[in-house]
Amino acid sequence: MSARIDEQHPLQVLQEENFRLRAELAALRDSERVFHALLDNAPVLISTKDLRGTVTMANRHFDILDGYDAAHFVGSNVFELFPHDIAEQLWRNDRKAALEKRAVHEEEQVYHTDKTLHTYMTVKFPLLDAAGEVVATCAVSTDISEAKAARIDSVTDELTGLKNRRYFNIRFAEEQKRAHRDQRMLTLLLIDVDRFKEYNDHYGHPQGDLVLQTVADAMHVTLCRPGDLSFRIGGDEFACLFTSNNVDESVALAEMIRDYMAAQQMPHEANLPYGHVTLSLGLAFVPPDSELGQGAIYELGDQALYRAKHKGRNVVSC
Ligand SMILES: Nc1nc2c(ncn2[C@@H]2O[C@H](COP(=O)(O)OP(=O)(O)OP(=O)(O)O)[C@@H](O)[C@H]2O)c(=O)[nH]1
Repeated sequence: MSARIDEQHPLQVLQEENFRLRAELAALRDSERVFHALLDNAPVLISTKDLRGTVTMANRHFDILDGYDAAHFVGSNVFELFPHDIAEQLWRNDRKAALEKRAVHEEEQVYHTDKTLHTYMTVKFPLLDAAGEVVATCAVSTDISEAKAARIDSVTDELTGLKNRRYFNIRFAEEQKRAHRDQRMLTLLLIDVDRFKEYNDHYGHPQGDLVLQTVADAMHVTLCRPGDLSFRIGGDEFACLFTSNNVDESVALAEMIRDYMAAQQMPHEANLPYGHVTLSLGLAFVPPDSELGQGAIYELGDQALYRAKHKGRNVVSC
């Protein structure tokens, strides 16, 4: 084999090397064309930045962004291109990817040409040189605004803006786990409007809707700590999940909701002896190490609510 190569004329060797390099160049150009076609047609934002935040490459999809200017985008710094709060958020994620030398997945928000704010799921990852040093970052961003809105719609009650029963079922187990982890007592509070059927019959459905919205207000006003969750789980049935330090604290919160509603003095002739709209509330307490499942805990809350109704309504029961 080596004998044959030794016999080759130097010119022939050069010619073969030339052919090989030309073929490699043609292959590189082909792959470059594919690369640019991908960049130009991908319905996602793809860009690279140097370690000072200057954009070094951006694909055509960027023309969807408000204020985008193809002539000046590449070569400008992220803080020159975007409003300060947006630039800060974008640059923070680039820095994280570069410093931690790993892909970072974050939601980011930017304005489109129609001035609407869009949410993107962005993956940012470091670009390394031959020695393994980070020299730039690359960002690939997909618009998730519609999917996010649809997801929120699917778990939101249209009338009150509270989360619905579907979300209640999703969150219940998560909240129980969280309470266990934090060694806090979880409270399930069930709320029901008193004699609501009669209210609707007497005052009409639209007025009934107003009552339901007022219940949501009462829950918002009272349970406003981060982590407090409020749901409309049926027609006139509502639920709250929250952690507290003890039973008295939970009862006090439930009483505040009851009192807020009563204080609105919404006339309800059939709801005697009160004469205005009232609520019945049932509490179930879940100690951090409770073995009870969602069904059993809900049952406890429901029984407490039943007792509240039987004690004369406008009552909080445990
Ligand atoms: N206005 C309005 N009414 C609704 C809605 N969803 C359910 N309802 C009504 O809510 C009422 C629920 O009544 P019930 O569950 O029978 O109980 P109640 O009359 O509140 O009686 P107690 O709970 O025993 O005090 C029914 O008349 C439903 O038609 C809604 O979105 N809007």
